[in-house]
Amino acid sequence: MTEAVTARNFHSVAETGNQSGVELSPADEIRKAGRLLSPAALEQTLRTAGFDRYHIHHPFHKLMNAGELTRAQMQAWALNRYCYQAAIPKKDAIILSRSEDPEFRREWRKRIVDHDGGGGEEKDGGIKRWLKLAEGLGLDTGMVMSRKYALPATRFAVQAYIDLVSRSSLLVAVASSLTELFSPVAIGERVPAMLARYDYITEDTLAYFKPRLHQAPRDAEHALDLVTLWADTPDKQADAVEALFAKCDILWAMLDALHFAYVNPGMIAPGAFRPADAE
Ligand SMILES: O=C(O)c1cc(C(=O)O)c2c(n1)C(=O)C(=O)c1cc(C(=O)O)[nH]c1-2
Repeated sequence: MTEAVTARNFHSVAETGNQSGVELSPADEIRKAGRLLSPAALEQTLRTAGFDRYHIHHPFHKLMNAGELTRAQMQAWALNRYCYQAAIPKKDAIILSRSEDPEFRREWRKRIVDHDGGGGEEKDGGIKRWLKLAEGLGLDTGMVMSRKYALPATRFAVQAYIDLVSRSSLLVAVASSLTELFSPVAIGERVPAMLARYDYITEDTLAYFKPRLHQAPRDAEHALDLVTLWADTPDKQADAVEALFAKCDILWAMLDALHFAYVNPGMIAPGAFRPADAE
């Protein structure tokens, strides 16, 4: 049993004598130590080190929550994020297809229903509700659904998520969904901030987020139980932490792309959404 590895306690260059000039990540620390963390310590590492890298800290989200984005910038966010939303049930179907366990599949398929709709409470599903959000921001839904006007980096990041769950172990595929541990925090900040700071945004426009507040904790708890059970060697534990980091990178890269294109320096890739297109 070892204590959780956090961004605050992993060894610095000076302490380790590492000549490369970079700190070891918590995943490298686990691999290097070669000692199995307890399930509780692994969970703590995932929660702490994952949250440190979560997109909640990205300047684009900070601007959004501060009420400092223009309507056009909000539109760009919704349009690009649609690509991620639309890919989620596809990546979950890939994960389903990789499991031999009916019990796992029964639990995991709820995620597909949440996004595609069709299940009792969630008749419409998250994708439709995301389109409602885009429409509420003044976008044409056909344009959003075409995905043609998303930034190149958005498409690459979304494809990276699909590739990750297709090519990795099932453990890594499941661990990559663990950013959902933190999404209720992001949503809990975002929704009241948007309602308070953007007068054209209504509760109806933000209907997407409400069911996520109970769906995400249900999904994250299931995934966390599996990851802590399946990661029964130090290498597998490190793989799980790296999977979560890779997913944080995907979310971060999408916001980097938005920031570069629509905030600073404002270089919009050829063919991508231009605010004037929406006027
Ligand atoms: O609003 C957010 O910040 C946010 C973040 C994430 C996430 O952390 O991946 C998801 C969602 N929302 C979300 O709505 C969602 O359905 C979702 C599914 C997944 C996933 O990886 O399976 N992440 C997220």
